[in-house]
Amino acid sequence: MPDSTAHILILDDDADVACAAQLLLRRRYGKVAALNDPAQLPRYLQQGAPDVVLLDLNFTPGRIDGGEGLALLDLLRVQPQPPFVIALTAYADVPLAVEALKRGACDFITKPWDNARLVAAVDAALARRTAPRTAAAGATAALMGDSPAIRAVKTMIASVGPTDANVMVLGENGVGKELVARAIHAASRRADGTCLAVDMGALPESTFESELFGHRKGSFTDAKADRAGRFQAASGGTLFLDEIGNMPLAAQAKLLTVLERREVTPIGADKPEAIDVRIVSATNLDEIKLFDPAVFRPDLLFRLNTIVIRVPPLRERRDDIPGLLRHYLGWYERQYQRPARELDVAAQAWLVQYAWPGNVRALRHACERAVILGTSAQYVLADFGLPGLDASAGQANPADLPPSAGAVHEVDAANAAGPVGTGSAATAPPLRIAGDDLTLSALERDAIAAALAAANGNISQAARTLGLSRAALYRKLGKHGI
Ligand SMILES: Nc1ncnc2c1ncn2[C@@H]1O[C@H](COP(=O)(O)OP(=O)(O)OP(=O)(O)O)[C@@H](O)[C@H]1O
Repeated sequence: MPDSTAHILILDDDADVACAAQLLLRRRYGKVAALNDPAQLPRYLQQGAPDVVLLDLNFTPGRIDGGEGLALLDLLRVQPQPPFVIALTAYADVPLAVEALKRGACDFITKPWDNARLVAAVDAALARRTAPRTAAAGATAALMGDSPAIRAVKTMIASVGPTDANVMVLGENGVGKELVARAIHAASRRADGTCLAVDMGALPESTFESELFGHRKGSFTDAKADRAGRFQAASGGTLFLDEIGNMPLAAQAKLLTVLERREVTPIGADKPEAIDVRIVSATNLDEIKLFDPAVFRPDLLFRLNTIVIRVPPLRERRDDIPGLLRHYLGWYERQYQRPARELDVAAQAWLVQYAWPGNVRALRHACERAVILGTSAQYVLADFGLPGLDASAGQANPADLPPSAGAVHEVDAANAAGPVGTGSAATAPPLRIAGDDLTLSALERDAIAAALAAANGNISQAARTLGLSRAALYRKLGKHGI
């Protein structure tokens, strides 16, 4: 709907793209501005608060990991009046768009866009202006599942949410720890404030204090202006300290001091500032490691784990799998405007029995792949591209599926067939497993698998070994179906 009061900002380094969007949107909305240089954004935000930002995720030519765009998204989300952000991505970069949604974007559009779709997305974002502010974090999916295990988690959230107690969320990668943290925030008295996530494993030691506690202008060479740290940005809300198990001991000591005193001193400041945040932390470390003083300081653990919530792996709550499959297949059908399709019954039986080493995140990626690549009238097993699901085991029943899909093999989707019962397995050739595949993609996949194995499945550590951000590694895991 045309809206003369709406303020839209387009952030794209490609002046032609920005100009095209500007021309289109100017016909409908009151103020439509465009910036080609992200460095101009902070100044722009000081002068006014856009309602909707169209954000290109890749600025510098040649940089395709989306790191810059995601950093800008974080900046936009901590504004006093955060805009609704629509991420702009290249068609092939859907995992990046998904990451943007996870980090708070309300929608994404792939380039080149369809004008009607772009306008519809902006209209939908503007319609949400009237919704309560907490909906701005909109992409936070509800914690789905009705298994006894997940019901127990939801009961815990409902009872600890309203207290201000620090909560530690434990569980393997991809089980939904961040969703739990956000649900705790949503159930708390701080729900109108920000829920700010910080990946503690990814903060370099050199910038740890400045990132968390802030700095004063001139306190070091790059400190061109005062900067609030994450503790201040989350004031009145919840600070979600993710991957705390990966923090170096020196950083743990600094964090402990802050939590004990409930105040932070920005670098270069002469006096401390009181903090008002609730801390929810998470780690995928198993509890034996977490209780090892050589890995984690017991006094810090004691501060953080007033309440512990354990989120079980998906293989221990298989009852949730059919609902999650339906949810994410439907979600991606809507995202990609694909027709709704049923899931083949036999394929579902396999998927329920699968070990899901990457938990719900892997299930979500598999559904996205199925929606994009599936061509049959129904979704069949091969559409999900799951490593370890070897259809040559055509005689096998679902219980024979491997307990873990740790071995990484490339499967030839063209040759892939569903399990017995799909009607095609009996005649289709088995999946091809590439043993001597020397394509770049295969080498990348092998390097990732090796780094993960060396890091015992620890994503942050593997990302560091590979020289990638965690987000970039997750995208590659999705791409390779690991
Ligand atoms: N119960 C659930 N219902 C719906 N979606 C879920 C559920 N659990 C997880 N997901 C989805 O799976 C993905 C991973 O979830 P999340 O990031 O919360 O996991 P995590 O345990 O924090 O992972 P990591 O340890 O790797 O950071 C997200 O896309 C999330 O929306």
